[in-house]
Amino acid sequence: MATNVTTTVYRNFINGEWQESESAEQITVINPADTSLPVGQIQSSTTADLEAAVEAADAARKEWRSLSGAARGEFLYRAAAVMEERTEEIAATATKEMGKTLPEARGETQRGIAILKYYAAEGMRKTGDVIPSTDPGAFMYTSRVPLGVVGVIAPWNFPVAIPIWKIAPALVYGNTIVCKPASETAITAIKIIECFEAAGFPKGVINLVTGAGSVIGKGLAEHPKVNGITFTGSNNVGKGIGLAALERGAKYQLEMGGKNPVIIAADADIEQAVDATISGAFRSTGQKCTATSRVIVEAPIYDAFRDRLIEKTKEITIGNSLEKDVWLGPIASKAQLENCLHYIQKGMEEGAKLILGGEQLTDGDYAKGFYVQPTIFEDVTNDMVIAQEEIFGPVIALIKVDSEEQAIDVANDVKFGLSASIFTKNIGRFLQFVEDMEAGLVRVNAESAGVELQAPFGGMKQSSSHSREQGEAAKEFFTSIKTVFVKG
Ligand SMILES: NC(=O)c1ccc[n+]([C@@H]2O[C@H](COP(=O)([O-])OP(=O)(O)OC[C@H]3O[C@@H](n4cnc5c(N)ncnc54)[C@H](O)[C@@H]3O)[C@@H](O)[C@H]2O)c1
Ligand SMILES: O=CCCC(=O)C(=O)O
Repeated sequence: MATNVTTTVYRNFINGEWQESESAEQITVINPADTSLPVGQIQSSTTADLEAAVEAADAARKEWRSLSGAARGEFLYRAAAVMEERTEEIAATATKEMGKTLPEARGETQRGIAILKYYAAEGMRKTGDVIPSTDPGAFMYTSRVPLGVVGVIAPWNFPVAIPIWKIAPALVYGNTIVCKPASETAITAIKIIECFEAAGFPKGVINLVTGAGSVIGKGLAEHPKVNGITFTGSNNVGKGIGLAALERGAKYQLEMGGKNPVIIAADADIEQAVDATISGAFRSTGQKCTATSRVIVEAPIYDAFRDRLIEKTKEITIGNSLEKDVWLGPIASKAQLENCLHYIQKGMEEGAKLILGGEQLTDGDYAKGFYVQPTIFEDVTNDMVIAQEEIFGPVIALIKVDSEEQAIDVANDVKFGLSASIFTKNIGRFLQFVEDMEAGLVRVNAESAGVELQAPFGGMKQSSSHSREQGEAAKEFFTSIKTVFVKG
């Protein structure tokens, strides 16, 4: 670990003020590209800090919900304007904290700004319908009301887009929030909250508390004054949050893991399919929930596709994500690196054939961080662990199939259902794929990753608690519908 390196100490944001934890303890946020250069220190908060944040959010509820949606939206427009001025700083912070390349981080920051503007405009949309009563003397309509205090628990892999795609709709629909970011990317979250602070949100409407998920995240899930929990992260953690919320009748939203397939049909455009597979599997070092991890290839095209995939994967440049020509950055943490290496070892043990990569990089500057080669296995059967479990790293499992029917059966034969794609020129084939594929996001002649902010996003099966985020769909989680009947 670094010694004699002075780093900034960042604080919690509670009731409109930046505050140190009552624990007086901090967590060091490391840079996975170079662990000798820590990014900063964040608060190792306690349940007392969380209690103060929830009380502040609860106290701010009445005033915030009394504003019109349009008025609340104006605060989001102002936050977007501040974020625009700080794009480069926020993007560089995200890259330093979790290792995605600077262009990816910049694009994600711009996406976060666009999400803020989208939900600012949502404040002007209708919030109900007039429904004719069977009683001619009565007036019946629906209205939407905020949940109250919403707990936001976010992962580290999209440190800008995911917190914002939760916080923005929560706020515009009239909720107050307590955000618990992943510790790995908490400084990026803090800089985003600074933009909200600069926008002039009333004190208590937005609160941020950093610290251990098992303390702060768990505390949010269990807190009696937290009316809704929106969580994105792993299945193991998500299930615990869902059970805790269910136990006390709180509303919860869980978006979790994936094991996303791409089907390469015999008539696919090989160059297009190879480029999209590399992007879908290895961009962000394979750390997207929508990342491609299973590549299901029909026999007639298999050898040509595999050989081209290997050839183009070898061209990938690996290094420090802040450097201009780097395509693949480090894995986000030591734990994630060890997890990835474990699955590579498992793949070899269970009989898959390693045809590219598979090694941690430790020479020269690589020794300063958590670097692994992009890795490709073939001779994978779908019952193997590397075909069933989420690895969340740059690892592809190639699966050869003999028919269209076998391809979709293999694609669906996992507990997850987040995203999936197919490469074919046959209209009937892709329409059948869209119909049969058990995934919340299905894409044709495009990589499995690629979420657009204006469309609903979420998983099927064990990838989700089956609500949807983003677009107009977010309204369903962050509000409750009231049906109103009025008699003269
Ligand atoms: N479906 C999606 O939209 C989506 C998007 C991004 C990431 N993910 C998934 O997230 C995972 C990677 O993210 P991660 O490593 O941050 O996940 P994680 O589950 O380890 O952590 C997610 C968040 O939960 C907190 N947490 C940890 N333990 C907790 C507990 N006991 N109670 C409450 N909160 C707790 C963490 O501090 C973090 O803020 C992958 O499985 C990925 O597929 C899913
Ligand atoms: O990590 C999950 C989010 C995926 C995403 O935003 C994308 O694929 O663009």
